[in-house]
Amino acid sequence: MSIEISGVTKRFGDFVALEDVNVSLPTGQLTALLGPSGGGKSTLLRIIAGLETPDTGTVAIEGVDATRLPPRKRNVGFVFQHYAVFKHMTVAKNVAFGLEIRKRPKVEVAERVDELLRLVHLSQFAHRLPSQLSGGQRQRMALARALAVEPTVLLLDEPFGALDAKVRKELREWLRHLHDEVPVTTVFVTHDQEEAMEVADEIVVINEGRVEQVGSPDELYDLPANDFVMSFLGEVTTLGGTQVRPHDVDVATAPRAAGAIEGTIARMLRIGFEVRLTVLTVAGEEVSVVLTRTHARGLGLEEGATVWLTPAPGATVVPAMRPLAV
Ligand SMILES: Nc1ncnc2c1ncn2[C@@H]1O[C@H](COP(=O)(O)OP(=O)(O)OP(=O)(O)O)[C@@H](O)[C@H]1O
Repeated sequence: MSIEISGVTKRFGDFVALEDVNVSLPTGQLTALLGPSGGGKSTLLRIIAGLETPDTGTVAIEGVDATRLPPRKRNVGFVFQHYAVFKHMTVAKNVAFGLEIRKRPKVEVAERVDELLRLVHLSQFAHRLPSQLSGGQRQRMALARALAVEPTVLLLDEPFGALDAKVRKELREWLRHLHDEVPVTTVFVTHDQEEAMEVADEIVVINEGRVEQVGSPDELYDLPANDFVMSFLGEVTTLGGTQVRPHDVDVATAPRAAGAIEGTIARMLRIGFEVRLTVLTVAGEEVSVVLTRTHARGLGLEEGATVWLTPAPGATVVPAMRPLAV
């Protein structure tokens, strides 16, 4: 295990930002810390970096107790949302900075900078100033700079947070490829579940200072530990007092299945290849259902029609507002 966080608690005055956090982050893996704003993700990342000290608990990096080590002795690379660049230095100089202050030989620095700029697809911009780059290019430069000194651990705090949706999506794919090429143990803070699902090998869901669940994107989506994780990782609806994903609700036009819940289609929206229904049940629940256009057409669905709903076989069903025993 590369990073072992054991029993970490952090308070700011009376406020408990992290409470008894225990997580193991394996070497070479890309882990996302995912959760709502204020949940404690950045605090945990800053504790790993050594920028904050936990009140209790320990942090070990590659078997070494790093709890009291200053940041510069931890060999971590760090990239923030708004990355501080040296504005008067070229892209190449920015990337070279960490190596130059470590007094590495000039030839070695030049070779390493070339290699890194190639890796982040910025070779042709080596002699530009950071102000002449786009936001996405600047964050790629920031990553090259963080990687230059060959960190044991790379820590990224919402590195693409300030960029527009399209650039964010491109950078996500790019980060995944970069990680496959240079498999440095990477911890990535995000509040965007799609970003975490797309990029991470493993996701740590953090809410109100506690770890709700740790698992692969598939595990969290298919086997959420509780209703919080389920609703944070995808759309949910309530059916008969339980939570289920809208595409996991089976619709029938006759009461065939035992326990099927009767309702009326109050609204029917066609969006691309999907049809989205709002069904008002006889018990007064509003259930969202998503099905394909072909399926909806096959059933002959229309607004005002009576339907019977059941969770699809194999659907993830979680009791609303109660943790699921796993
Ligand atoms: N230095 C500090 N002093 C006081 N409170 C702090 C400090 N740093 C963080 N907090 C509080 O701790 C809580 C967790 O903050 P943190 O930045 O870790 O959350 P986060 O999950 O990263 O949220 P976001 O996605 O908004 O960055 C917040 O309520 C925040 O206000």
